[in-house]
Amino acid sequence: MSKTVVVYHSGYGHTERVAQHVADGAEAELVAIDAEGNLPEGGWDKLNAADAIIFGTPTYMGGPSWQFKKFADASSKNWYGRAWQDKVFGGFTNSASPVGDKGTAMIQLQTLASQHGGIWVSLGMLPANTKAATHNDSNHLGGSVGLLVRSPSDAGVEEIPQGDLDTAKAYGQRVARLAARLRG
Ligand SMILES: Cc1cc2nc3c(=O)[nH]c(=O)nc-3n(C[C@H](O)[C@H](O)[C@H](O)COP(=O)(O)O)c2cc1C
Repeated sequence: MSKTVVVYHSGYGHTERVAQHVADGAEAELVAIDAEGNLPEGGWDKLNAADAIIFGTPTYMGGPSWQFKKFADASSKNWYGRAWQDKVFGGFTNSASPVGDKGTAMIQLQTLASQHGGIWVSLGMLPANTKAATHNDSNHLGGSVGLLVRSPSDAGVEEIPQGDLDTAKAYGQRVARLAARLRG
């Protein structure tokens, strides 16, 4: 059994709900980055002990939130010691617009994992992009690098499209499954 940690920031709860679904699929522990960009007590130890780390952030102004970026910069201490070398990594981002520059935020998560010498897990799912596709279909946003989620700007936390939540759970399962395979 591999150990997976989902480390995420959420300003208003939407990304947190996504994180819960990813963690559900991965049977992972959640570590929340707080409003000041800090981890809770023991958070860094949990990340260091994990086989797989999944990053999560809302897309704010076309990139990760500043709180997530503070966490990313703070991880340079781990980078110096190669503490996360060869771990498995995944990532997700959530924003209001169907596109909304989620892709640039996602690439920053993938780059962060690569800086740490990690093994990145793609979404691994076909897009639902026919005329008949709806928000209830998995991967209706057509992600490939990682998990993309849309929370319309007037949607409450409970109104995140079911297709996105199903995709989140499936992606969590995929990251954990591949981490377990690599662990041997
Ligand atoms: C400061 C700020 C910047 C935002 N920038 C974007 C953006 O670039 N693209 C987009 O689609 N949505 C953007 N949004 C909308 C959020 O991504 C969206 O509301 C998301 O669900 C918030 O997640 P959270 O509740 O976890 O904070 C922005 C919201 C805020 C508060």
